[in-house]
Amino acid sequence: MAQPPAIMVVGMAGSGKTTFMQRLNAHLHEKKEPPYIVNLDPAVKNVPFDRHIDIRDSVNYKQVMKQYVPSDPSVKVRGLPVVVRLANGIDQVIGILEKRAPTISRILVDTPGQIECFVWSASGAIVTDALASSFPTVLAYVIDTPRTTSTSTFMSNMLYACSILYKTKLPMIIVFNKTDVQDAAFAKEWMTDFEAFQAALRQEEEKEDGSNSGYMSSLMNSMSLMLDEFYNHLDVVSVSSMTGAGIDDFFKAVDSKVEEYKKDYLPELEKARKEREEKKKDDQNEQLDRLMSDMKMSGSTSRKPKKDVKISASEPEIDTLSDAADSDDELMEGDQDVEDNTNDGRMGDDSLVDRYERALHPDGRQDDVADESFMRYLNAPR
Ligand SMILES: Nc1nc2c(ncn2[C@@H]2O[C@H](COP(=O)(O)OP(=O)(O)OP(=O)(O)O)[C@@H](O)[C@H]2O)c(=O)[nH]1
Repeated sequence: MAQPPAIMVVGMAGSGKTTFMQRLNAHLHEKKEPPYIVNLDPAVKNVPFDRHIDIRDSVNYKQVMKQYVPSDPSVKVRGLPVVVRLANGIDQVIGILEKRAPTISRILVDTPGQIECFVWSASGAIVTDALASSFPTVLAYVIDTPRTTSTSTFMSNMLYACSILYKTKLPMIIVFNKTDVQDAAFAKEWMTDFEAFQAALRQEEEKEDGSNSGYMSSLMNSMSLMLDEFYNHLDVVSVSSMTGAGIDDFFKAVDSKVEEYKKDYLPELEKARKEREEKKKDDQNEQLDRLMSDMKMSGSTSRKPKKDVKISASEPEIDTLSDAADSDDELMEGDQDVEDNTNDGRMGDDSLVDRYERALHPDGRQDDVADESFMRYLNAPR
């Protein structure tokens, strides 16, 4: 039976992610196609809809923050320890989702407001990879349209979306939200007509008191040229989470992105999984060979086990999301502190360490998940 699509809602703080989730939920309930809801935002105060899995049940946000946030005020990655906990518990989440899959139409995933922690940490990558390996996963990047009417805010939003697309390589839909307040026609035009964007830039330059320097507009000019290619990979919809306008269009866009996932992403994912399994088998055989030759060499002399090699009985077992991650000293890209997470023995075919390694070495990861549609584009000879 086909797996239900997972819609992962991302976007800057205040863009309306939670309200958008609430609208999607109401819409699907109305159609008698209730979704399965996962809240991965530990800091959200009120979740205005029933959720089936809620990270807040397992993570005491305030406590984690107290425990892990360094006193140095310059350290701004406050959401990071929570994302590490998510990564360590993601297999349980996937396990539950897989059990429920036959009875649900869609999975809706709300992500932490601190988007950079989620998208750019190794743990965030583990969460998205795990989800995308099990379900057709689509990213919905929510934009606060009324706050995007200036060329510079529009550009920074697009650059952010672009960087997320490059990082996750998952099919993405741009959702211009709050269109009850501000029509998104201007933004769609800027995305399809380069000259219209240039004209808006010029207009802003004339209006400005000089703060929008020539340097700034020339920078944005060049960036918009670069982004032109990126726009081709996106579906764009305008919605109002308040009124419900445009939600049908959004679900149509999801259907088309799911097809893209099946056509381009899934085969590559399966290929990568097979390669990993084969490599694992080779490694096991190699280890077995080594063990055999070791035994031959040692002959009849019995070896006493080294005292300090015993497996500590006090090592905490990972049973639930809440006691999952005590080794949270993470882990933006580049950190290597994964030794404590050697677990794994849970579901899935690789350990958390393997996954961290892949997440931390994007080049390796490209080999693994090479070629999905966006990758194909990236690697295509030009
Ligand atoms: N007018 C209007 N307001 C909206 C819409 N969607 C969201 N809002 C408002 O925007 C504000 C932020 O919405 P949230 O859903 O909390 O945004 P969020 O992205 O989840 O915020 P974080 O959890 O901080 O990242 C709230 O005041 C919402 O009522 C919309 O479609 N129209």
